[in-house]
Amino acid sequence: MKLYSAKQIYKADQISIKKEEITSDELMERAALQLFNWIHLRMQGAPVKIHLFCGIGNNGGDGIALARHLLDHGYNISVYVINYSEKRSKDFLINLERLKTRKCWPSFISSDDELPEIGKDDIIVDGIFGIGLNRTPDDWVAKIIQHLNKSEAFILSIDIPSGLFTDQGPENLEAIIKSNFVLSFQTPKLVFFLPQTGSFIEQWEVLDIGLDPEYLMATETDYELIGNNEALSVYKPREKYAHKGTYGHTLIIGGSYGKMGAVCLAANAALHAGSGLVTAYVPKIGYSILQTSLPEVMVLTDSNEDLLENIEFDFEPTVVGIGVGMGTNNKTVTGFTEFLNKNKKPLVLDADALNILSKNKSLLKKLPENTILTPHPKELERLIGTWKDDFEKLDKVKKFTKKFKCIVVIKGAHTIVVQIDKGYVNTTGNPGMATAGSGDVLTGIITGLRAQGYTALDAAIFGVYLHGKAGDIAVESTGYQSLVASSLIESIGSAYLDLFKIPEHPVVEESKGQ
Ligand SMILES: NC(=O)C1=CN([C@@H]2O[C@H](COP(=O)(O)OP(=O)(O)OC[C@H]3O[C@@H](n4cnc5c(N)ncnc54)[C@H](O)[C@@H]3O)[C@@H](O)[C@H]2O)[C@@H](O)CC1
Ligand SMILES: Nc1ncnc2c1ncn2[C@@H]1O[C@H](COP(=O)(O)OP(=O)(O)O)[C@@H](O)[C@H]1O
Ligand SMILES: [K+]
Repeated sequence: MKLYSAKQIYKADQISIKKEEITSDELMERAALQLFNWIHLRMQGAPVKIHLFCGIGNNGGDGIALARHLLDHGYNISVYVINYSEKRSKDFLINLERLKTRKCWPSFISSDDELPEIGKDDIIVDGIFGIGLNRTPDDWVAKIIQHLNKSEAFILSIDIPSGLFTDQGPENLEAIIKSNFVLSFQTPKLVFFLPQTGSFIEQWEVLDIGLDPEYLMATETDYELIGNNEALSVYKPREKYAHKGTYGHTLIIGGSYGKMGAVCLAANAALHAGSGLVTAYVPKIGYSILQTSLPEVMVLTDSNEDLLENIEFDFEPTVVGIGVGMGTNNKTVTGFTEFLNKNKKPLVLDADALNILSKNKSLLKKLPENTILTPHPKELERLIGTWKDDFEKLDKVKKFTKKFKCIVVIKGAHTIVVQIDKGYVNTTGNPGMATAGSGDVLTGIITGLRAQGYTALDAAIFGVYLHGKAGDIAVESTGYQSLVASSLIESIGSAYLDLFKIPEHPVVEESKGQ
């Protein structure tokens, strides 16, 4: 699913109005009706107090139009206009007039006015700012936003939580609505999935207001949301006459004294992802550990007992996943450098391989094209330096992938796979996965997919999706706290099967509640 920018949404808006020969007010009415139907279906006329806070632009217009429908159906509403500008939009004014003809007079709130009392069992509709926000709200508006956030009432935001920019990082975190639910028109917004801003949204759902499908289809976006449909579209089915050689030979290189578990996890995950053969290359100390715990995995050992020093092997793997549990001892740095000098195979780099690269940036030039790097936030910072906000981080990563012709998997709650100008935002996974070794499992899955002939980009995107889905399935039986990396591996099979599940309800684009 594409994630459109504000500019693209405005364009879709104009094209739809022109093509369908409708007015912008009719489009707003469509949006308001969708909002109303969503609420009415759930509330069934319940007399709960609904406070509608509206701005003076089209987001406010949506709120005012929604207020009319709620009023017509007997809901218990209060309407407030946050009067932050004299430049009221045309459709806001049209809808304000319509509301007034029903003898409903909103309270206009300006800078020094007292704020209304809100009960914690009330509902707030947030229509203060939409995608038109172009500067941080004034302090007095930020105070209103804080007042709403503190009320403990359920906050339903129209399109986007007010105060959140659509395509740039936040400036004042105190001036953003914390939404319990966002009804977002046509497309969720990228900021719903970024670590700095995602926490302002508990749940979201898309309302289809029928913007021109032709324009939406033809428009390329900088970011895409990866759900079941996208994952299924890259999935490679197995062939009847296939043999284990068809599905590649994964080599996992890593481990050091006390950190052999990381290699076990990655190698086992590569097997469960479907790699035909898996070999682990470890220090001598790891030999019995691996042979005992993973009978399906072949083991090669380094000349060094406790760490990797001379990475040498005499077979041709399809792909190499390197770095897990490897450590950054000087001898390992030398061994790793020599390995990179010789290596021609596709690579997946994680953990200490990334840490070594960060300290020896000249090695980056030695990576084969389309190497996949899987940093967690700290590893990423070591690689690209600090960032002021998530947008700067994404820009820096894009530049990095362009410069070194690689793919970066920015791990997090919503992992984003970045290649040159494009980012793929994952939708699976849960906080139970914030546990030791879950990154090692991801490395194994991605490497195992690459072995089976997935392109580097598909392996990264699909691997991240499967990993998160395995976590979502595992957590159903373990709970968040008890989810451990091994249970992710056990659920990879179910994650594959889940790709083909027919949804019980017609598919609506929405976040999953937790
Ligand atoms: N195509 C669509 O998706 C549709 C969008 N609609 C609604 O229209 C919204 C966008 O409306 P607008 O473009 O009118 O913008 P907003 O309603 O988001 O903001 C209103 C205006 O306030 C001004 N402004 C921005 N930041 C400010 C600040 N910090 N302090 C004071 N003033 C500020 C801007 O001039 C802006 O146009 C969407 O979010 C959505 O709710 C709907 O009406 C239906 C159609
Ligand atoms: N809150 C979360 N929601 C979803 N996925 C998460 C969350 N926290 C961590 N993960 C996932 O778990 C993995 C953790 O990787 P990493 O930090 O490298 O762990 P480790 O080094 O212990 O193996 C990543 O794939 C990340 O996306
Ligand atoms: K809003």
